[in-house]
Amino acid sequence: MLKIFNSYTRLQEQLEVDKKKTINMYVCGITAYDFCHIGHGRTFIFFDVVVRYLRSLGYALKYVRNITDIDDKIIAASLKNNESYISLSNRMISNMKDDFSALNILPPDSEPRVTENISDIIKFISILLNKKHAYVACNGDIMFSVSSYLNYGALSNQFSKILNKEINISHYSTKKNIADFALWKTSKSSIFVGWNSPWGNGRPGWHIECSSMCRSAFKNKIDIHGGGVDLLFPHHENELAQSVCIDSNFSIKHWMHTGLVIINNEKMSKSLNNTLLLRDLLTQYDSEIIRFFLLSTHYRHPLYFCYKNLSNSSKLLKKLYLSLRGVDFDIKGLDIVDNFKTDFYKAMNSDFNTPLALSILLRLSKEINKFKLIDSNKASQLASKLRQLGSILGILLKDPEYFLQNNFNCNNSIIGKINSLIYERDKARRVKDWVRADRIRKELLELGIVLEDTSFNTFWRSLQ
Ligand SMILES: Nc1ncnc2c1ncn2[C@@H]1O[C@H](COP(=O)(O)OP(=O)(O)OP(=O)(O)O)[C@@H](O)[C@H]1O
Ligand SMILES: [Zn+2]
Repeated sequence: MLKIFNSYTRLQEQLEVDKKKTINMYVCGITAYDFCHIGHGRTFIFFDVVVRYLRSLGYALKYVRNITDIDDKIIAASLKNNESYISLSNRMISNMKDDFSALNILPPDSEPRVTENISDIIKFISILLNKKHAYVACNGDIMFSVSSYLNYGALSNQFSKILNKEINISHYSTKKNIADFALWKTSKSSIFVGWNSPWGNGRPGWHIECSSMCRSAFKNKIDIHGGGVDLLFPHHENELAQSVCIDSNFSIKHWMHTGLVIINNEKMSKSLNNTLLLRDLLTQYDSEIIRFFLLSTHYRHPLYFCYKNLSNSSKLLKKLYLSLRGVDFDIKGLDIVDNFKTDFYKAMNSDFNTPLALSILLRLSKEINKFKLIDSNKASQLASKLRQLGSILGILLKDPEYFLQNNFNCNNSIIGKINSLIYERDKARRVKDWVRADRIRKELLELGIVLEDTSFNTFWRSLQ
């Protein structure tokens, strides 16, 4: 039985599902004003694994991941670029899609954008005003009143911290309580023209967007709501407050939050300008190496970015691919009895313990190597299993030969040289010229290339 840590109750709880096994999952997506970084990679690769795993268990999962395509930061960046906010956000959304597809992140079933949901958002704000959960501030903005919702602070566990804070004088013009937040921001200058609303021209606040898009997608049945832990407060706290105040039957079964990617002791983030971009990393490392690295820390822990761990992931993934090399994936057999699959599922059922799941794959690869020497059929069957389990994590999807050769950093002319030396060595071996064959092997070794002879072919791989 799958157990998931619920950030609301702070307990590991069994995933509750209906008879039809449907699961609705909403994850907060990017604010599109810059390129995606490794922090995004971590959060969205993790939720991609949640999607793959739940589907592998037979659940009918619907995945919605929104996009914030209008926001203060988008406006500021577009003004700086001398570009319209629409053009900037479209460009960044398209870049995100390229990066995510290069990382083999499955596209969500739906990807709503704020600008396509303005009328729903206006309806929601009107309901909150009618129910007296919101008020018009002196500057014309519509504010949510946190003191109108008794359970405010329960998700992020900050009741007293927030509500007892003295209100700062600078906030008197807009807020009754320090924690009150904007639902609708009226246009204060002519630079940006927003949307018409009963409260004048303006645009929505960040938190109301997700209440609205989540509800449009799933009404009242949200099984999993996710995002990075930086969103727990205030974004998710505020989103929950709004949604419950709009409809008292609203609830979210499981809140899931990923730990942050940290660099130089700070959250990696666009606004802190300390990002390592996914697209840059993808020029240096295979997408599966990046996935392996990001999944080798449990999703709730912080992940300290470090090249040493990335290259260690590269070595471990190569080990997995080496065990897949030279086996026959067409050999079908009964699902052989072994503990690997059971152990893998046990690890994943324990709040998605991907580091443990990866270690089980490494154990399985050792077993394959052992059987390659004594029972090639069994080795092939185990290799198919390794591939199948790997695919749940979105790895081991490539042809082993392609992976191992492409992760040797060299250009086409060197690969041409390697192949022609192997050809020459084969010729020498056929005429039993062992001295020449050995000399060529040594020459290749000096180039950092290791040869592996099997009964039907010679394979090569990099020494690193
Ligand atoms: N360093 C990080 N580690 C893990 N997840 C992250 C990290 N940064 C952002 N995320 C997650 O990615 C999603 C989109 O985040 P967003 O576009 O706001 O990025 P950001 O870099 O935090 O931007 P900003 O600095 O403008 O807040 C959210 O679910 C967020 O929690
Ligand atoms: Zn959100």
